[in-house]
Amino acid sequence: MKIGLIGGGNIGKFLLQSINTHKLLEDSKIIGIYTRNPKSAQQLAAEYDTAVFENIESLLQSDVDLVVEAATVEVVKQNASSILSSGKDLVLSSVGALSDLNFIQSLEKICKVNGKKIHLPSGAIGGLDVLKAAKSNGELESVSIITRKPPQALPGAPLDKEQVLFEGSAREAIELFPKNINVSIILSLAGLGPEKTRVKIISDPSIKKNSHCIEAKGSFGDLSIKVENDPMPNNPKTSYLAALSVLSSLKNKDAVIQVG
Ligand SMILES: NC(=O)C1=CN([C@@H]2O[C@H](COP(=O)(O)OP(=O)(O)OC[C@H]3O[C@@H](n4cnc5c(N)ncnc54)[C@H](O)[C@@H]3O)[C@@H](O)[C@H]2O)C=CC1
Ligand SMILES: O=C([O-])CC(=O)C(=O)O
Repeated sequence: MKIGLIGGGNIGKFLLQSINTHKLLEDSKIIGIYTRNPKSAQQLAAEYDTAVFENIESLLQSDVDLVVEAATVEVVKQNASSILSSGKDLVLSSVGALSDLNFIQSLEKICKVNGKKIHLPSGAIGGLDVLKAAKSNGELESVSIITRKPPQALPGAPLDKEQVLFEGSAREAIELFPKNINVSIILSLAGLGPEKTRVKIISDPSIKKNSHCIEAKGSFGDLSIKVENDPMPNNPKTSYLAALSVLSSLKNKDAVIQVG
């Protein structure tokens, strides 16, 4: 599989290391990278034996089979349609871009016309399998997530005291914190949608890990799950698990036996 990568930050670099250096994905290679800063793209290309795409157009015209996005919500909003229309599958890190039902439906149409797929990794959380099963008979009643991060990982957080920065729906949460709460949108997509998924974001100076507590209720019973994530070494905002989940999506996307 020939992969094109957008974004060369934490997740992008992890994928370059895992796929091009450590060869963790059989018969696959990241053959080119596009990122905002051309200098850093050149450095990454030299370090990880890949090419540089000067812009999105050259990525679209290339022969990559699949594009992995590891950039921003805005990049997905602006480019997902043209990537799929150009005949490439898409794996997203910035799943927060899919908070709008109309946007999802328009992408779905493009996928069907072009025979392409969008893969959404579970990111920095778990429990999506439970929500999908629980809603299959329409009897999932409530879903909530409490995200607790150190202040360095959150914009506008005080360094000296614990503070609730946000409480509301997943739709509002991703508008206000597009780099911090993608997890609430993948949770919404598996469960009750962005309006009905309740979100609380807490800045906590006493912790080093990013934790996500998910609770759900329905005819199946109750779910309560807590993920305590180590951050990526160079970016406290992003949990290591988020990067691992993108690699895992790539590993499993064509598996003949699907788990979960
Ligand atoms: N689904 C989930 O659970 C999680 C999702 N994320 C999201 O994944 C994405 C990537 O995360 P990180 O690698 O930690 O971010 P990062 O900030 O370390 O790297 C982002 C990269 O995107 C590039 N970029 C920014 N704007 C761009 C543009 N307009 N065009 C091309 N490249 C552009 C930057 O230059 C940088 O190389 C972010 O949107 C982040 O919020 C992060 C953690 C968890
Ligand atoms: O990495 C995390 O713990 C969660 C995160 O940043 C996001 O969902 O955007």
